[in-house]
Amino acid sequence: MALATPLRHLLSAAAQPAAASPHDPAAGTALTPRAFAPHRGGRLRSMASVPPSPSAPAGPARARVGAARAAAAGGRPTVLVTEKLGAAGLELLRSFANVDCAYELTAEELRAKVSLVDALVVRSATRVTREVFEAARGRLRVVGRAGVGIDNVDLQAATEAGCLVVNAPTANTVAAAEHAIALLAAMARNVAQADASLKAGKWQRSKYVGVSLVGKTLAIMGFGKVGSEVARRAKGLGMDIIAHDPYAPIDRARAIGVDLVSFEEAISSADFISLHMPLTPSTTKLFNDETFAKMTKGVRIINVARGGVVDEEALLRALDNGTVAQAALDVFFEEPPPKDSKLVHHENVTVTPHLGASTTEAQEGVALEIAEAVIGALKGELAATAVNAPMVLPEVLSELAPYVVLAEKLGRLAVQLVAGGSGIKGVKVVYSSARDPDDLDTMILRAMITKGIVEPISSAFVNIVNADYVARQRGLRIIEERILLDGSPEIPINSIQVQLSNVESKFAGALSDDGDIRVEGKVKDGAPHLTLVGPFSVDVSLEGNLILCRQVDQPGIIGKVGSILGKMNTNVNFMSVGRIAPGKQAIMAIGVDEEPEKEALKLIGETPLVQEFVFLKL
Ligand SMILES: NC(=O)C1=CN([C@@H]2O[C@H](COP(=O)(O)OP(=O)(O)OC[C@H]3O[C@@H](n4cnc5c(N)ncnc54)[C@H](O)[C@@H]3O)[C@@H](O)[C@H]2O)C=CC1
Ligand SMILES: O=C(O)C(=O)COP(=O)(O)O
Repeated sequence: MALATPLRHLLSAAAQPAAASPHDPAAGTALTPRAFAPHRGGRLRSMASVPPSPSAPAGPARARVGAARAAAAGGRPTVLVTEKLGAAGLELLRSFANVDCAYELTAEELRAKVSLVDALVVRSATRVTREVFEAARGRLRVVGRAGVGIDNVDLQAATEAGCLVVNAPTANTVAAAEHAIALLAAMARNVAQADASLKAGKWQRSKYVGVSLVGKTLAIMGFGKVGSEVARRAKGLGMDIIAHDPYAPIDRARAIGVDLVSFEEAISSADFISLHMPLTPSTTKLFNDETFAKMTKGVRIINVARGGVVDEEALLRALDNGTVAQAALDVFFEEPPPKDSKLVHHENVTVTPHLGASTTEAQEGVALEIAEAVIGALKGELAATAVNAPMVLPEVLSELAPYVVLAEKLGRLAVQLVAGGSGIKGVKVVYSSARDPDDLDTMILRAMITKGIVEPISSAFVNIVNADYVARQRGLRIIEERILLDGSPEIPINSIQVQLSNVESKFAGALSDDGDIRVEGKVKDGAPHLTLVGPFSVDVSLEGNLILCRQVDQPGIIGKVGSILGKMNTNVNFMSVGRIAPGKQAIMAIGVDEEPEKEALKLIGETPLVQEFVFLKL
């Protein structure tokens, strides 16, 4: 989806908590149910954008990252493609970026190249490890996996590096399902073995008597996209289908006429077992001595998922002792498997070299799907297929866009009010809104506040992919609260307040009665405004930079400060005074386009009756 420029720009700076791979619900911690949500109505998109924050502060690491990203943003980006990709996809990539196709790179060669590129496109053979992300030195913004399985990409390292990972989850589904059916039939009828025998000059009709499929029970382990397509096809062959998938919706199974059963029931009652789950920590070697022992004697197994879900030595033992009559394997723990692999050479095993996705049609589709996703991500658009960023509906995002800017600015302001040395741990964000809390997803706002707080005080690059991770690393605890207002729910948010607790402030005027640093803002006419500092109400547009002065409310003081700035050639774009009561404490919030000369700030500080002042960069 092409976004209007301003929104794209916001997205560039956006920060959002990372989600774990949707492929491992059991892995738990960071996973959001939204990551699994099927695309309903309007397409669910994940928030993902990567270009540089316009307000990134300086620092050695940041300078390096910023320079690399800025260099990339200035000209055409560079995309490294390390495995063969369909021609149309390559062409699309070339229309947008410089494309370097370099196949069969060693790990060392990949590390050397990756710091020179903005995006990397791989299939299953390239291992995108933590070392690869480290070697990228902040330039790599997106990894595109031209296929489904992302077990070859270190998602945690990608997230930590703020690098978006996108995949192409749909274009090879049918190809993989067809390959599973091809292996199922070939195995049952000994096609590969008989073919080899005939070509070796033999005519062994009685040796290669097969088994029929009709009426047999097929257990599908992993009832996702491929699993359900296999089920549909196997039904057409007259097989009874059961499936095991702890996370699959019952309705989807019912619609295809498949019973979802427990793992034990599936493996103990099937004649054929076809594996279609992802490789994750919880599925690694799920099929092992113990589970083979529970299977019906003479079961036949097909694996078009990942070699790692099977303990290959245990499978070999099960084949040798007859528990497993036959296996058909497209995938292996190590690819390619060792030349002398006993499994590959076993007479009851049919093998193919990871060909599940390898049809002309699937490869063209996958290449186009990934090229579109990578280009979109490089442009800072939303990515529908991000695997390490959460999903946000585009319409939700466009509605919240001005609040996204406000949230980051409030975070930046609040952190700059903290006196040096005091560590921020507790952040409270209070949203006032007339909208039902269930209709207001503040995840992106929370992430932007994190970005605003973290970036000015660190060399971390924070974006939507790594904001949550960065906050956790720093022990930053962000609590969100809602104040439900009466009024029109049309406006999503009335105000956002950011409170930093247990810190000292360099500007006492920003402290609330509870001793927290407190700033609040609103969106007015689409622009972010600061509306509260500590106990003082102000109204200043949040653009450029800001000077806050605290004084005793008195005639003439505004003119004095204004004339100092005027004399020093500093353009004042906005000014607002907030006071508790006439003649009492007041603060002046002055918006200035550029950073005033040191001398001007010194003179403001020396102005009689100015009790304190602070200069803040927005
Ligand atoms: N051999 C090849 O060339 C290809 C292999 N694949 C592999 O096939 C597998 C499935 O791909 P898709 O169907 O597209 O993915 P998918 O994400 O649509 O489906 C995977 C399903 O596995 C389920 N699952 C997760 N943990 C499970 C567990 N412990 N037990 C049972 N089910 C579990 C998930 O809930 C999900 O429904 C992946 O491993 C993928 O990498 C996919 C395409 C081509
Ligand atoms: O999409 C998948 O998960 C696959 O296994 C396909 O792998 P490939 O892109 O053919 O190396």
